[in-house]
Amino acid sequence: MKMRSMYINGKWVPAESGETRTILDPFNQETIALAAEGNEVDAQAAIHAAREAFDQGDWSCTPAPEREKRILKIAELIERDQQELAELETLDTGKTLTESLADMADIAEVFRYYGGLADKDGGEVIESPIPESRSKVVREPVGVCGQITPWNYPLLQAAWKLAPALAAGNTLIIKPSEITPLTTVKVTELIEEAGIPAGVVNLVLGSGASTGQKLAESSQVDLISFTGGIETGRKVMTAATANFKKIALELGGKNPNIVFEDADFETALDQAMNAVFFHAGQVCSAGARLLVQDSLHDDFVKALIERTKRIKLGNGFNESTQSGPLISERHREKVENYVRIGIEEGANLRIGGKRPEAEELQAGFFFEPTIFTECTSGMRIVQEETFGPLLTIERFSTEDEAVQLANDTIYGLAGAVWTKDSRKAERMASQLRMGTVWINDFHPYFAQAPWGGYKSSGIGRELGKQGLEEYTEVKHVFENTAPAPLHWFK
Ligand SMILES: NC(=O)c1ccc[n+]([C@@H]2O[C@H](COP(=O)([O-])OP(=O)(O)OC[C@H]3O[C@@H](n4cnc5c(N)ncnc54)[C@H](O)[C@@H]3O)[C@@H](O)[C@H]2O)c1
Ligand SMILES: C[N+](C)(C)CC=O
Repeated sequence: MKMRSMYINGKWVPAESGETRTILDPFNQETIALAAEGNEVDAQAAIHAAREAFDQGDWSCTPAPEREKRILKIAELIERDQQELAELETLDTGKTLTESLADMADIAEVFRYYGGLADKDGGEVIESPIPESRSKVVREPVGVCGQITPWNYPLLQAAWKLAPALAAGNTLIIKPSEITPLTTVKVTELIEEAGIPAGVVNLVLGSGASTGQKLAESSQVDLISFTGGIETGRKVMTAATANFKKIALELGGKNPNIVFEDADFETALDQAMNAVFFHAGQVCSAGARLLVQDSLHDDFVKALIERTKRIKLGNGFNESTQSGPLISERHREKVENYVRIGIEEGANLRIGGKRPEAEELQAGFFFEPTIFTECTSGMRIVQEETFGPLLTIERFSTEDEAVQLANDTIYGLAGAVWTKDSRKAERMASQLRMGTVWINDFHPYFAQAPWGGYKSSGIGRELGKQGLEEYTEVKHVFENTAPAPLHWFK
Protein backbone atom coordinates (compact mmCIF):
# COMPACT_ATOMS: atom_id res chain seq x y z
CA MET A 1 0.00 0.00 0.00
CA LYS A 2 1.39 3.40 -1.01
CA MET A 3 2.55 5.43 1.96
CA ARG A 4 1.58 9.14 1.89
CA SER A 5 4.49 11.28 3.06
CA MET A 6 4.85 14.90 4.06
CA TYR A 7 6.53 17.45 1.79
CA ILE A 8 8.95 19.69 3.62
CA ASN A 9 11.52 21.96 1.99
CA GLY A 10 11.14 20.21 -1.35
CA LYS A 11 11.55 16.67 0.02
CA TRP A 12 9.04 13.87 0.63
CA VAL A 13 9.58 12.74 4.21
CA PRO A 14 8.02 10.38 6.78
CA ALA A 15 7.01 11.62 10.21
CA GLU A 16 10.04 12.28 12.38
CA SER A 17 8.51 9.91 14.97
CA GLY A 18 7.99 7.21 12.32
CA GLU A 19 4.27 7.09 13.17
CA THR A 20 1.62 6.45 10.57
CA ARG A 21 -2.16 6.72 10.39
CA THR A 22 -4.57 4.38 8.64
CA ILE A 23 -6.93 6.13 6.21
CA LEU A 24 -10.37 4.51 5.87
CA ASP A 25 -12.98 4.41 3.11
CA PRO A 26 -16.19 5.62 4.83
CA PHE A 27 -18.25 3.46 2.47
CA ASN A 28 -16.89 0.15 3.84
CA GLN A 29 -14.25 0.99 6.49
CA GLU A 30 -11.54 -0.67 4.41
CA THR A 31 -8.01 0.70 4.67
CA ILE A 32 -7.25 2.77 1.59
CA ALA A 33 -3.90 4.28 2.53
CA LEU A 34 -1.30 4.82 5.20
CA ALA A 35 -0.25 8.38 5.90
CA ALA A 36 2.66 9.83 7.84
CA GLU A 37 1.40 11.04 11.22
CA GLY A 38 3.33 14.23 11.81
CA ASN A 39 3.51 16.13 15.10
CA GLU A 40 4.82 19.46 16.40
CA VAL A 41 8.41 18.57 15.38
CA ASP A 42 7.41 18.06 11.74
CA ALA A 43 5.23 21.17 11.79
CA GLN A 44 8.19 23.16 13.13
CA ALA A 45 10.44 21.81 10.35
CA ALA A 46 7.87 22.90 7.77
CA ILE A 47 7.51 26.35 9.37
CA HIS A 48 11.29 26.73 9.32
CA ALA A 49 11.43 25.80 5.61
CA ALA A 50 8.63 28.21 4.73
CA ARG A 51 10.27 30.98 6.80
CA GLU A 52 13.65 30.55 5.09
CA ALA A 53 12.07 30.41 1.63
CA PHE A 54 10.11 33.57 2.32
CA ASP A 55 13.00 35.48 3.88
CA GLN A 56 15.25 34.57 0.93
CA GLY A 57 12.56 35.83 -1.47
CA ASP A 58 12.53 32.56 -3.45
CA TRP A 59 8.93 33.12 -4.48
CA SER A 60 7.96 36.64 -3.42
CA CYS A 61 10.74 38.07 -5.61
CA THR A 62 9.86 35.85 -8.58
CA PRO A 63 8.40 38.25 -11.16
CA ALA A 64 4.59 38.14 -11.02
CA PRO A 65 4.18 36.96 -14.65
CA GLU A 66 6.42 33.98 -13.85
CA ARG A 67 4.35 33.21 -10.71
CA GLU A 68 1.26 33.40 -12.91
CA LYS A 69 2.76 30.91 -15.35
CA ARG A 70 3.53 28.35 -12.64
CA ILE A 71 0.08 28.69 -11.03
CA LEU A 72 -1.58 28.21 -14.42
CA LYS A 73 0.60 25.13 -14.85
CA ILE A 74 -0.84 23.73 -11.60
CA ALA A 75 -4.34 24.26 -13.05
CA GLU A 76 -3.32 22.43 -16.20
CA LEU A 77 -1.90 19.49 -14.21
CA ILE A 78 -5.06 19.27 -12.10
CA GLU A 79 -7.08 19.04 -15.30
CA ARG A 80 -4.70 16.40 -16.65
CA ASP A 81 -5.13 14.28 -13.50
CA GLN A 82 -8.73 15.16 -12.68
CA GLN A 83 -10.02 11.59 -12.93
CA GLU A 84 -7.38 10.27 -10.53
CA LEU A 85 -7.93 13.19 -8.14
CA ALA A 86 -11.71 12.75 -8.23
CA GLU A 87 -11.44 9.02 -7.56
CA LEU A 88 -9.16 9.68 -4.58
CA GLU A 89 -11.62 12.25 -3.22
CA THR A 90 -14.55 9.83 -3.52
CA LEU A 91 -12.55 7.04 -1.90
CA ASP A 92 -11.53 9.29 0.97
CA THR A 93 -14.83 11.12 1.64
CA GLY A 94 -17.55 8.83 0.25
CA LYS A 95 -19.02 11.63 -1.89
CA THR A 96 -20.23 10.65 -5.35
CA LEU A 97 -17.74 10.61 -8.20
CA THR A 98 -19.92 13.12 -10.06
CA GLU A 99 -19.51 15.56 -7.15
CA SER A 100 -15.77 14.92 -6.97
CA LEU A 101 -15.36 15.53 -10.70
CA ALA A 102 -17.29 18.80 -10.37
CA ASP A 103 -15.02 19.76 -7.44
CA MET A 104 -11.91 19.12 -9.57
CA ALA A 105 -13.24 21.36 -12.35
CA ASP A 106 -13.87 24.12 -9.77
CA ILE A 107 -10.43 23.62 -8.26
CA ALA A 108 -8.65 23.98 -11.61
CA GLU A 109 -10.70 27.15 -12.19
CA VAL A 110 -9.62 28.59 -8.82
CA PHE A 111 -5.94 28.15 -9.75
CA ARG A 112 -6.61 29.71 -13.16
CA TYR A 113 -8.44 32.66 -11.62
CA TYR A 114 -5.73 33.46 -9.08
CA GLY A 115 -2.94 32.74 -11.57
CA GLY A 116 -4.57 35.37 -13.77
CA LEU A 117 -4.69 37.87 -10.90
CA ALA A 118 -1.04 37.35 -9.86
CA ASP A 119 0.31 40.11 -12.13
CA LYS A 120 -2.68 42.45 -12.22
CA ASP A 121 -2.09 44.64 -9.17
CA GLY A 122 0.70 47.14 -9.82
CA GLY A 123 -0.24 49.27 -6.81
CA GLU A 124 -2.01 52.60 -6.73
CA VAL A 125 -0.67 56.15 -6.90
CA ILE A 126 -2.57 58.32 -4.44
CA GLU A 127 -2.90 62.09 -4.23
CA SER A 128 -0.55 63.35 -1.52
CA PRO A 129 -1.70 66.51 0.33
CA ILE A 130 1.97 67.41 0.98
CA PRO A 131 3.65 69.54 -1.72
CA GLU A 132 6.65 68.09 -3.53
CA SER A 133 5.94 64.51 -2.60
CA ARG A 134 4.78 61.28 -4.14
CA SER A 135 2.62 58.64 -2.51
CA LYS A 136 1.74 55.15 -3.57
CA VAL A 137 0.02 52.16 -2.02
CA VAL A 138 1.31 48.68 -2.79
CA ARG A 139 0.25 45.22 -1.73
CA GLU A 140 2.92 42.78 -0.60
CA PRO A 141 2.78 39.15 0.52
CA VAL A 142 2.04 38.62 4.21
CA GLY A 143 4.86 36.11 4.59
CA VAL A 144 4.54 32.58 5.98
CA CYS A 145 0.97 31.27 5.92
CA GLY A 146 -0.41 28.34 7.90
CA GLN A 147 -3.42 26.72 6.20
CA ILE A 148 -5.71 24.22 7.91
CA THR A 149 -8.50 22.45 6.04
CA PRO A 150 -11.49 20.19 6.86
CA TRP A 151 -12.57 16.76 5.57
CA ASN A 152 -15.81 17.56 3.75
CA TYR A 153 -14.31 19.26 0.67
CA PRO A 154 -10.64 18.37 1.20
CA LEU A 155 -9.07 19.61 -2.02
CA LEU A 156 -11.56 22.37 -2.80
CA GLN A 157 -10.97 24.07 0.55
CA ALA A 158 -7.21 23.60 0.12
CA ALA A 159 -7.34 25.20 -3.35
CA TRP A 160 -9.17 28.26 -1.97
CA LYS A 161 -6.13 28.81 0.24
CA LEU A 162 -3.21 27.57 -1.87
CA ALA A 163 -3.98 29.48 -5.06
CA PRO A 164 -4.36 33.03 -3.63
CA ALA A 165 -1.45 32.54 -1.20
CA LEU A 166 0.84 31.57 -4.08
CA ALA A 167 -0.47 34.30 -6.36
CA ALA A 168 0.34 36.93 -3.74
CA GLY A 169 3.91 35.61 -3.30
CA ASN A 170 3.66 33.96 0.12
CA THR A 171 5.20 30.72 1.34
CA LEU A 172 3.00 28.29 3.18
CA ILE A 173 2.41 25.16 5.19
CA ILE A 174 -0.79 23.29 4.45
CA LYS A 175 -2.32 20.83 6.89
CA PRO A 176 -5.29 18.82 5.58
CA SER A 177 -7.72 17.02 7.85
CA GLU A 178 -5.99 13.94 9.20
CA ILE A 179 -8.84 11.74 7.95
CA THR A 180 -8.85 12.93 4.31
CA PRO A 181 -5.28 13.80 3.23
CA LEU A 182 -5.12 11.95 -0.12
CA THR A 183 -5.95 14.66 -2.65
CA THR A 184 -3.92 17.30 -0.84
CA VAL A 185 -0.89 14.99 -1.04
CA LYS A 186 -1.54 14.42 -4.74
CA VAL A 187 -1.91 18.12 -5.51
CA THR A 188 1.33 18.81 -3.66
CA GLU A 189 2.99 16.41 -6.11
CA LEU A 190 1.51 18.48 -8.94
CA ILE A 191 2.74 21.69 -7.31
CA GLU A 192 6.23 20.18 -7.25
CA GLU A 193 5.86 19.15 -10.90
CA ALA A 194 4.79 22.71 -11.79
CA GLY A 195 8.18 23.93 -10.58
CA ILE A 196 7.26 25.83 -7.43
CA PRO A 197 10.60 26.27 -5.59
CA ALA A 198 11.48 24.11 -2.57
CA GLY A 199 10.24 25.50 0.75
CA VAL A 200 7.46 27.58 -0.80
CA VAL A 201 4.74 24.95 -0.36
CA ASN A 202 5.10 22.57 2.56
CA LEU A 203 2.67 19.81 3.47
CA VAL A 204 2.28 18.55 7.01
CA LEU A 205 0.05 15.60 7.91
CA GLY A 206 -1.25 14.76 11.35
CA SER A 207 -3.76 15.66 14.00
CA GLY A 208 -5.07 19.15 14.51
CA ALA A 209 -4.21 19.20 18.19
CA SER A 210 -0.49 18.78 17.39
CA THR A 211 0.36 20.04 13.88
CA GLY A 212 -2.57 22.45 13.46
CA GLN A 213 -2.10 23.94 16.90
CA LYS A 214 1.62 24.44 16.20
CA LEU A 215 0.87 26.38 13.00
CA ALA A 216 -1.67 28.53 14.81
CA GLU A 217 0.59 29.42 17.74
CA SER A 218 3.99 29.74 16.05
CA SER A 219 5.39 33.26 16.05
CA GLN A 220 7.20 32.44 12.78
CA VAL A 221 3.86 32.13 11.01
CA ASP A 222 2.44 35.46 9.83
CA LEU A 223 -1.06 34.39 8.84
CA ILE A 224 -3.31 31.50 9.74
CA SER A 225 -6.17 30.53 7.48
CA PHE A 226 -8.52 27.96 8.95
CA THR A 227 -11.62 26.21 7.62
CA GLY A 228 -13.46 23.99 10.05
CA GLY A 229 -15.80 23.92 13.01
CA ILE A 230 -16.59 26.77 15.34
CA GLU A 231 -14.99 25.27 18.46
CA THR A 232 -11.73 24.51 16.65
CA GLY A 233 -11.86 27.99 15.15
CA ARG A 234 -11.98 29.41 18.66
CA LYS A 235 -8.83 27.44 19.61
CA VAL A 236 -7.05 28.59 16.45
CA MET A 237 -7.98 32.21 17.12
CA THR A 238 -6.78 32.02 20.72
CA ALA A 239 -3.47 30.41 19.71
CA ALA A 240 -2.97 33.00 16.96
CA THR A 241 -2.92 35.87 19.44
CA ALA A 242 0.64 34.95 20.51
CA ASN A 243 2.13 37.10 17.74
CA PHE A 244 -1.07 38.85 16.59
CA LYS A 245 -0.87 37.03 13.29
CA LYS A 246 -3.40 37.78 10.60
CA ILE A 247 -6.31 35.42 10.81
CA ALA A 248 -8.91 34.11 8.40
CA LEU A 249 -11.64 31.78 9.66
CA GLU A 250 -14.21 29.93 7.54
CA LEU A 251 -16.49 28.29 10.07
CA GLY A 252 -19.85 26.59 10.18
CA GLY A 253 -23.34 27.61 9.24
CA LYS A 254 -27.00 26.96 10.01
CA ASN A 255 -28.38 28.24 6.79
CA PRO A 256 -32.01 29.23 6.24
CA ASN A 257 -33.78 28.27 3.05
CA ILE A 258 -36.87 30.51 2.87
CA VAL A 259 -39.78 29.50 0.64
CA PHE A 260 -42.58 32.04 0.04
CA GLU A 261 -46.02 30.99 -1.17
CA ASP A 262 -45.41 32.62 -4.58
CA ALA A 263 -42.28 30.52 -5.28
CA ASP A 264 -42.23 28.07 -8.17
CA PHE A 265 -43.32 25.00 -6.19
CA GLU A 266 -41.51 22.33 -8.19
CA THR A 267 -38.19 24.20 -8.40
CA ALA A 268 -38.19 25.23 -4.75
CA LEU A 269 -39.01 21.67 -3.73
CA ASP A 270 -36.34 20.09 -5.89
CA GLN A 271 -33.72 22.55 -4.68
CA ALA A 272 -34.73 22.29 -1.02
CA MET A 273 -33.81 18.60 -1.28
CA ASN A 274 -30.46 19.44 -2.83
CA ALA A 275 -29.85 22.25 -0.35
CA VAL A 276 -29.88 19.93 2.64
CA PHE A 277 -29.20 16.38 1.45
CA PHE A 278 -26.37 17.01 -1.02
CA HIS A 279 -23.17 15.27 0.23
CA ALA A 280 -25.26 13.85 3.13
CA GLY A 281 -25.65 17.37 4.52
CA GLN A 282 -21.91 17.65 5.19
CA VAL A 283 -21.73 21.10 3.63
CA CYS A 284 -21.03 24.30 5.58
CA SER A 285 -23.72 26.09 3.59
CA ALA A 286 -26.30 23.28 3.68
CA GLY A 287 -29.88 24.54 3.75
CA ALA A 288 -30.55 22.70 6.99
CA ARG A 289 -33.25 25.10 8.20
CA LEU A 290 -36.26 25.25 5.91
CA LEU A 291 -38.67 28.13 6.52
CA VAL A 292 -41.96 27.70 4.66
CA GLN A 293 -44.78 30.21 4.45
CA ASP A 294 -47.94 29.04 6.26
CA SER A 295 -50.22 28.70 3.25
CA LEU A 296 -47.70 26.49 1.44
CA HIS A 297 -46.38 24.57 4.43
CA ASP A 298 -48.44 21.36 4.48
CA ASP A 299 -48.31 20.65 0.73
CA PHE A 300 -44.61 21.45 0.59
CA VAL A 301 -43.74 19.21 3.54
CA LYS A 302 -45.83 16.34 2.19
CA ALA A 303 -44.09 16.48 -1.19
CA LEU A 304 -40.67 16.81 0.46
CA ILE A 305 -41.21 13.68 2.53
CA GLU A 306 -42.35 11.72 -0.53
CA ARG A 307 -39.17 12.70 -2.39
CA THR A 308 -36.94 12.01 0.59
CA LYS A 309 -38.18 8.40 0.65
CA ARG A 310 -36.68 7.97 -2.83
CA ILE A 311 -33.11 9.16 -2.07
CA LYS A 312 -30.67 6.48 -3.16
CA LEU A 313 -27.84 5.99 -0.68
CA GLY A 314 -24.84 3.97 -1.76
CA ASN A 315 -21.29 3.71 -3.00
CA GLY A 316 -20.07 7.03 -4.42
CA PHE A 317 -18.60 5.14 -7.36
CA ASN A 318 -22.03 3.84 -8.47
CA GLU A 319 -23.77 6.06 -10.99
CA SER A 320 -27.17 5.53 -9.37
CA THR A 321 -26.00 6.75 -5.95
CA GLN A 322 -27.38 10.14 -4.94
CA SER A 323 -25.75 10.38 -1.53
CA GLY A 324 -22.85 8.62 0.15
CA PRO A 325 -22.08 7.84 3.79
CA LEU A 326 -21.13 10.19 6.60
CA ILE A 327 -17.42 10.59 7.11
CA SER A 328 -16.91 8.53 10.27
CA GLU A 329 -18.57 6.59 13.05
CA ARG A 330 -17.92 9.49 15.42
CA HIS A 331 -19.68 11.89 13.10
CA ARG A 332 -22.64 9.52 12.63
CA GLU A 333 -23.02 9.31 16.42
CA LYS A 334 -23.07 13.12 16.56
CA VAL A 335 -25.92 13.24 14.03
CA GLU A 336 -27.78 10.47 15.87
CA ASN A 337 -27.46 12.41 19.07
CA TYR A 338 -29.10 15.42 17.41
CA VAL A 339 -32.02 13.19 16.41
CA ARG A 340 -32.45 12.22 20.08
CA ILE A 341 -32.24 15.89 21.07
CA GLY A 342 -34.84 16.86 18.46
CA ILE A 343 -37.29 14.27 19.74
CA GLU A 344 -36.73 15.35 23.35
CA GLU A 345 -37.27 18.97 22.34
CA GLY A 346 -40.70 18.07 20.94
CA ALA A 347 -39.98 18.35 17.22
CA ASN A 348 -41.93 15.92 15.04
CA LEU A 349 -39.67 13.32 13.39
CA ARG A 350 -41.39 12.68 10.04
CA ILE A 351 -38.85 10.51 8.22
CA GLY A 352 -35.41 8.99 8.78
CA GLY A 353 -33.67 9.50 12.08
CA LYS A 354 -31.88 6.14 11.96
CA ARG A 355 -29.29 4.01 10.19
CA PRO A 356 -30.52 2.38 6.99
CA GLU A 357 -31.29 -1.32 7.08
CA ALA A 358 -30.12 -2.32 3.58
CA GLU A 359 -27.49 -5.05 3.73
CA GLU A 360 -25.09 -3.33 1.32
CA LEU A 361 -24.94 -0.21 3.53
CA GLN A 362 -24.05 -1.92 6.81
CA ALA A 363 -20.27 -1.55 6.53
CA GLY A 364 -20.43 2.20 5.84
CA PHE A 365 -21.29 5.18 8.05
CA PHE A 366 -24.71 5.70 6.46
CA PHE A 367 -27.58 7.64 7.99
CA GLU A 368 -31.06 8.09 6.59
CA PRO A 369 -32.14 11.51 5.33
CA THR A 370 -34.13 12.95 8.22
CA ILE A 371 -36.88 15.56 8.46
CA PHE A 372 -38.28 17.22 11.57
CA THR A 373 -41.38 19.44 11.43
CA GLU A 374 -42.99 21.67 14.11
CA CYS A 375 -39.55 23.08 14.84
CA THR A 376 -39.06 26.36 16.67
CA SER A 377 -36.17 28.78 16.99
CA GLY A 378 -35.36 27.84 20.57
CA MET A 379 -34.54 24.23 19.72
CA ARG A 380 -30.93 23.07 19.60
CA ILE A 381 -31.60 21.17 16.35
CA VAL A 382 -32.56 24.52 14.80
CA GLN A 383 -29.66 26.44 16.28
CA GLU A 384 -26.68 24.08 16.10
CA GLU A 385 -24.84 22.78 13.06
CA THR A 386 -25.57 19.04 12.84
CA PHE A 387 -23.56 18.68 9.61
CA GLY A 388 -25.61 15.69 8.53
CA PRO A 389 -28.73 14.86 6.48
CA LEU A 390 -31.05 16.47 9.00
CA LEU A 391 -33.63 19.06 7.99
CA THR A 392 -35.65 21.18 10.42
CA ILE A 393 -38.81 22.88 9.14
CA GLU A 394 -40.37 26.02 10.60
CA ARG A 395 -43.42 27.99 9.50
CA PHE A 396 -43.70 31.73 8.99
CA SER A 397 -46.50 34.01 7.93
CA THR A 398 -44.98 37.40 7.09
CA GLU A 399 -41.81 38.70 5.44
CA ASP A 400 -40.72 40.28 8.72
CA GLU A 401 -41.16 37.02 10.55
CA ALA A 402 -39.11 35.19 7.91
CA VAL A 403 -36.26 37.69 8.35
CA GLN A 404 -36.42 37.44 12.12
CA LEU A 405 -36.34 33.61 12.12
CA ALA A 406 -33.65 33.43 9.44
CA ASN A 407 -31.31 35.74 11.33
CA ASP A 408 -31.95 34.14 14.70
CA THR A 409 -28.76 32.06 15.04
CA ILE A 410 -25.17 32.77 15.94
CA TYR A 411 -24.22 31.89 12.35
CA GLY A 412 -24.32 33.98 9.19
CA LEU A 413 -22.81 31.99 6.36
CA ALA A 414 -25.46 31.69 3.64
CA GLY A 415 -29.17 31.57 2.95
CA ALA A 416 -31.71 31.49 0.14
CA VAL A 417 -35.02 33.10 -0.73
CA TRP A 418 -37.60 31.58 -3.10
CA THR A 419 -40.17 33.97 -4.57
CA LYS A 420 -41.29 35.30 -7.95
CA ASP A 421 -41.50 38.83 -6.52
CA SER A 422 -38.10 40.40 -7.26
CA ARG A 423 -38.70 43.40 -4.98
CA LYS A 424 -39.47 41.09 -2.09
CA ALA A 425 -36.35 39.09 -2.89
CA GLU A 426 -34.24 42.26 -2.85
CA ARG A 427 -35.77 43.39 0.46
CA MET A 428 -35.02 40.00 1.96
CA ALA A 429 -31.45 39.91 0.60
CA SER A 430 -30.69 43.26 2.18
CA GLN A 431 -31.97 42.16 5.59
CA LEU A 432 -30.37 38.73 5.84
CA ARG A 433 -27.18 38.87 7.90
CA MET A 434 -25.13 36.41 5.83
CA GLY A 435 -22.07 36.38 3.60
CA THR A 436 -24.01 34.87 0.69
CA VAL A 437 -27.68 35.22 -0.22
CA TRP A 438 -29.08 33.20 -3.09
CA ILE A 439 -32.28 34.30 -4.80
CA ASN A 440 -34.19 31.43 -6.43
CA ASP A 441 -31.17 29.16 -6.21
CA PHE A 442 -29.12 27.31 -3.61
CA HIS A 443 -25.41 26.47 -3.35
CA PRO A 444 -23.67 28.29 -6.24
CA TYR A 445 -20.16 29.48 -5.47
CA PHE A 446 -17.39 30.29 -7.91
CA ALA A 447 -13.88 31.67 -8.02
CA GLN A 448 -14.92 35.23 -8.90
CA ALA A 449 -17.28 35.82 -5.94
CA PRO A 450 -16.17 36.22 -2.30
CA TRP A 451 -17.16 33.50 0.17
CA GLY A 452 -17.31 33.85 3.94
CA GLY A 453 -19.50 34.43 6.91
CA TYR A 454 -21.07 37.12 9.05
CA LYS A 455 -21.26 36.70 12.82
CA SER A 456 -19.82 33.42 14.15
CA SER A 457 -19.47 31.93 10.67
CA GLY A 458 -16.06 33.43 10.36
CA ILE A 459 -13.64 36.24 9.72
CA GLY A 460 -12.46 37.34 6.29
CA ARG A 461 -13.27 36.08 2.83
CA GLU A 462 -12.01 33.45 0.44
CA LEU A 463 -12.41 33.57 -3.35
CA GLY A 464 -12.84 36.71 -5.43
CA LYS A 465 -10.44 39.66 -5.29
CA GLN A 466 -11.07 39.77 -1.55
CA GLY A 467 -9.65 36.25 -1.20
CA LEU A 468 -6.37 37.47 -2.69
CA GLU A 469 -6.28 40.61 -0.56
CA GLU A 470 -6.43 38.44 2.58
CA TYR A 471 -2.96 37.18 1.65
CA THR A 472 -1.45 40.65 1.29
CA GLU A 473 -0.21 43.41 3.53
CA VAL A 474 -0.87 47.00 2.44
CA LYS A 475 2.10 49.35 2.36
CA HIS A 476 2.07 53.12 1.88
CA VAL A 477 5.29 54.39 0.29
CA PHE A 478 5.79 58.16 0.67
CA GLU A 479 8.61 60.00 -1.06
CA ASN A 480 9.66 63.56 -0.34
CA THR A 481 10.90 64.82 -3.72
CA ALA A 482 12.51 67.97 -2.26
CA PRO A 483 13.95 66.91 1.13
CA ALA A 484 15.16 69.75 3.39
CA PRO A 485 15.96 70.17 7.14
CA LEU A 486 12.98 70.95 9.40
CA HIS A 487 14.98 73.04 11.96
CA TRP A 488 12.64 71.96 14.75
CA PHE A 489 15.47 70.74 17.05
CA LYS A 490 18.03 73.38 16.30
N1 LIG B 1 -17.18 28.22 5.95
C1 LIG B 1 -16.71 27.38 5.07
O1 LIG B 1 -16.41 27.71 3.94
C2 LIG B 1 -16.53 25.92 5.44
C3 LIG B 1 -16.18 25.01 4.44
C4 LIG B 1 -16.03 23.66 4.79
C5 LIG B 1 -16.24 23.25 6.10
N2 LIG B 1 -16.58 24.15 7.04
C6 LIG B 1 -16.85 23.72 8.42
O2 LIG B 1 -15.94 22.69 8.80
C7 LIG B 1 -16.54 21.85 9.78
C8 LIG B 1 -16.33 20.40 9.43
O3 LIG B 1 -14.99 20.13 9.29
P1 LIG B 1 -14.11 19.36 10.38
O4 LIG B 1 -14.97 18.46 11.19
O5 LIG B 1 -12.90 18.84 9.70
O6 LIG B 1 -13.68 20.56 11.31
P2 LIG B 1 -12.65 20.56 12.51
O7 LIG B 1 -12.75 21.90 13.13
O8 LIG B 1 -12.83 19.36 13.38
O9 LIG B 1 -11.23 20.35 11.80
C9 LIG B 1 -10.79 21.22 10.79
C10 LIG B 1 -9.28 21.18 10.73
O10 LIG B 1 -8.76 21.71 11.95
C11 LIG B 1 -7.78 20.84 12.47
N3 LIG B 1 -7.70 21.03 13.93
C12 LIG B 1 -8.34 20.33 14.89
N4 LIG B 1 -7.99 20.80 16.12
C13 LIG B 1 -7.13 21.82 15.91
C14 LIG B 1 -6.44 22.72 16.77
N5 LIG B 1 -6.55 22.65 18.10
N6 LIG B 1 -5.65 23.66 16.21
C15 LIG B 1 -5.53 23.76 14.87
N7 LIG B 1 -6.15 22.93 14.01
C16 LIG B 1 -6.95 21.97 14.51
C17 LIG B 1 -8.23 19.46 12.01
O11 LIG B 1 -7.17 18.54 12.07
C18 LIG B 1 -8.68 19.77 10.59
O12 LIG B 1 -7.58 19.82 9.73
C19 LIG B 1 -18.01 22.24 9.79
O13 LIG B 1 -18.28 23.04 10.92
C20 LIG B 1 -18.18 23.05 8.51
O14 LIG B 1 -19.23 23.97 8.54
C21 LIG B 1 -16.72 25.48 6.75
C1 LIG C 1 -17.68 26.16 0.80
N1 LIG C 1 -18.28 24.93 0.27
C2 LIG C 1 -19.70 25.18 -0.01
C3 LIG C 1 -17.61 24.55 -0.97
C4 LIG C 1 -18.09 23.82 1.17
C5 LIG C 1 -18.65 23.96 2.48
O1 LIG C 1 -18.65 23.01 3.25
